Amino acid sequence: MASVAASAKLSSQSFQQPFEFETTLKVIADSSTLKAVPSKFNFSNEPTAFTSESLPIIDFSALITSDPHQRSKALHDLTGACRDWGFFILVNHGIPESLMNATFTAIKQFMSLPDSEKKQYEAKSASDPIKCGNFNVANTSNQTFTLWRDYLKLYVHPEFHCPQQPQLLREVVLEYTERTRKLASKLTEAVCNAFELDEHYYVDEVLKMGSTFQLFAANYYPPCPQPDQAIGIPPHTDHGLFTFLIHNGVAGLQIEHEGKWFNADSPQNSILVNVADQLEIFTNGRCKSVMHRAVVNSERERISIVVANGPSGEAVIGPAAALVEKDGGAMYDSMKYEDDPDKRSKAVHDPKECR
Ligand SMILES: O=C(O)CCC(=O)C(=O)O
Ligand SMILES: [Fe+2]
Repeated sequence: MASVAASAKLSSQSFQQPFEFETTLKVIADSSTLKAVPSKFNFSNEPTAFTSESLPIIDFSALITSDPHQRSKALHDLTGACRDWGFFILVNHGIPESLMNATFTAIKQFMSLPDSEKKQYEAKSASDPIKCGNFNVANTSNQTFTLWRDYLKLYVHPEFHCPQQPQLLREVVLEYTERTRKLASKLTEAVCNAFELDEHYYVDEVLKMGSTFQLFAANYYPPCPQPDQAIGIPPHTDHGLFTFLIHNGVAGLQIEHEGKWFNADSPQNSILVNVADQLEIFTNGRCKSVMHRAVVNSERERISIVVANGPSGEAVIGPAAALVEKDGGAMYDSMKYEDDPDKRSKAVHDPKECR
């Protein structure tokens, strides 16, 4: 069993340079002669992990009900999940299963386009609003290796960007991201309520959720002939407030909990939600943005669809003033969300400094 401490750790998603787009992994992996992981993908890891009984389950309908008892229990469960696991399974969220399925269909169609078509979206810089390919990643010993993953990343709010092909893509991404944006906003309001923060002031004026920065990402992990010799995404935390993840029923997401790796399983039609860095910062450490990684398998292709919901790019994110007052100090620095993405990740103060 790999201990978390022994794995190569990359704090936050700052591992996206340099870019490359020689051949998509799909084309390499589809080759029937592929029996071993080509050396550029070599990343020695231990993909096995514990299986938890269940991640916390949060019923979205109970968070917005008018029944005060039910609502207060749901808020209590939500903050417990954000504190103890940093991950939870969201059910009764109101997003139709047919929309989720259509989104997977559109992503499969995109991933199956010829490389010549996809090459127009080859990433040239981190701020390109549409980009696809696969990454070279620096690990802790400064070696570079390529992830066992093809990706498509789109900036979808406040401006919406999407490839023209396949035709289905634009329609489903637009609807799915609009719906998840509303959910993320409601979850942020719920967190404010739970910590007795003035919801309107913090959600509208501090986080400026009306112009939330939202990113849509699709990860395609083809079967890998040697799953312990490659990795889909190495350990990292996410930027933003809440990340939403759905997958095609194939396991692969693992999360750090109490110093060990756990498989994160989630029932069909649910959404896996995790606390991201800016929510940890905003709540002065009450909610935890935890390390997670995507491992690969030799049997089945895996697709995950991820929506990262941030505050506005214009928002200056630091611990909420009311919480700093309660806690006697700020555990984190403040910074504008759109400033250098490499520095966005949580920089934790020594707790002693603020007590
Ligand atoms: O594919 C997965 O399960 C993990 C994806 C992820 O962590 C990410 O895109 O940030
Ligand atoms: Fe992630």
